[in-house]
Amino acid sequence: MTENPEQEYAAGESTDDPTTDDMLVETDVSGSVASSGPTMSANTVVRAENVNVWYNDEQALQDISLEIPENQVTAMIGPSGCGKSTFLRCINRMNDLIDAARVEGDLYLRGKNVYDDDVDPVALRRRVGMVFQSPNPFPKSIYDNVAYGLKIQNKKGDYDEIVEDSLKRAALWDEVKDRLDESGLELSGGQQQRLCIARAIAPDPEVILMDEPASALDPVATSQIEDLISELAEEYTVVIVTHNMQQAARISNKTAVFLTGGELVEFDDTEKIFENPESQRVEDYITGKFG
Ligand SMILES: Nc1ncnc2c1ncn2[C@@H]1O[C@H](COP(=O)(O)OP(=O)(O)OP(=O)(O)O)[C@@H](O)[C@H]1O
Repeated sequence: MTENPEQEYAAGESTDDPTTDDMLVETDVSGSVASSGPTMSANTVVRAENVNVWYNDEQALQDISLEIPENQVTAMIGPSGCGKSTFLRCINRMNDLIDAARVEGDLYLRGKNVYDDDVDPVALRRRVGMVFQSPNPFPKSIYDNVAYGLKIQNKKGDYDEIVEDSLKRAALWDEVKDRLDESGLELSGGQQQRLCIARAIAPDPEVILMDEPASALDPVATSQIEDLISELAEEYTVVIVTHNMQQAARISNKTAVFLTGGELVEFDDTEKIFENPESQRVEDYITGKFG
């Protein structure tokens, strides 16, 4: 594992050779080779097919198959250690940064298998942004936190405009517009997390992965993040891991229930999962009988 994969990832940096980024961004993962993948529903952005993951000899995910729809919030719930974060990290190949991890199976982003040899994980992560559990702004100004990913990608464009737009989309602009030069570390926890969301959306990804993005926040900041997630889904496909079942019920359209052993037990509309699940094990889990 790298020294700090979260920071490394968030910056869009990687030990991988970045020189091939454009190839993937502009061709493969953008979907122009969609015909090479399986047939997917028109609104499917991510499709997992028989995904298995091991950490050394321990299997963390078993044969996961599911389709994540566009412009919706898809929640991953389940007890601790059931593989939710591992699945999230399959989507942007962040498990590549964990030496012990081995992924088998197919995972398509708009019809392109992200595990194909010609896919550059660095470029993939620009299409699939990520927000982590603990807010992790860089020790830089608010402006530079948002612009950092653009700078290291040598992305063209009006940075002032992109920074402002990203902060607006992250519902933070009004609170920081007069202090863009101040350190991101001086913000409150909830503001820091919204700054991280602004940083994730500045490169204009298609998918945003969120790994328990509100679990370190107080109830007011949590509620702001939840409102924001629902708004983001109008433009982005959001996949969120949460321990908080009420949160999944409040903000997601689809819910995947993982249970111990890395098994995906049920995946359906959120309402169905919470009101009338097919599986007794899912019902037991959501009614608090275990987990
Ligand atoms: N870097 C790692 N090295 C070895 N094993 C790992 C690693 N990361 C996760 N695991 C193991 O894989 C399994 C799934 O972990 P994962 O973090 O994906 O579960 P989770 O459902 O997200 O858990 P939590 O809700 O507690 O965050 C667990 O048994 C965990 O111990």
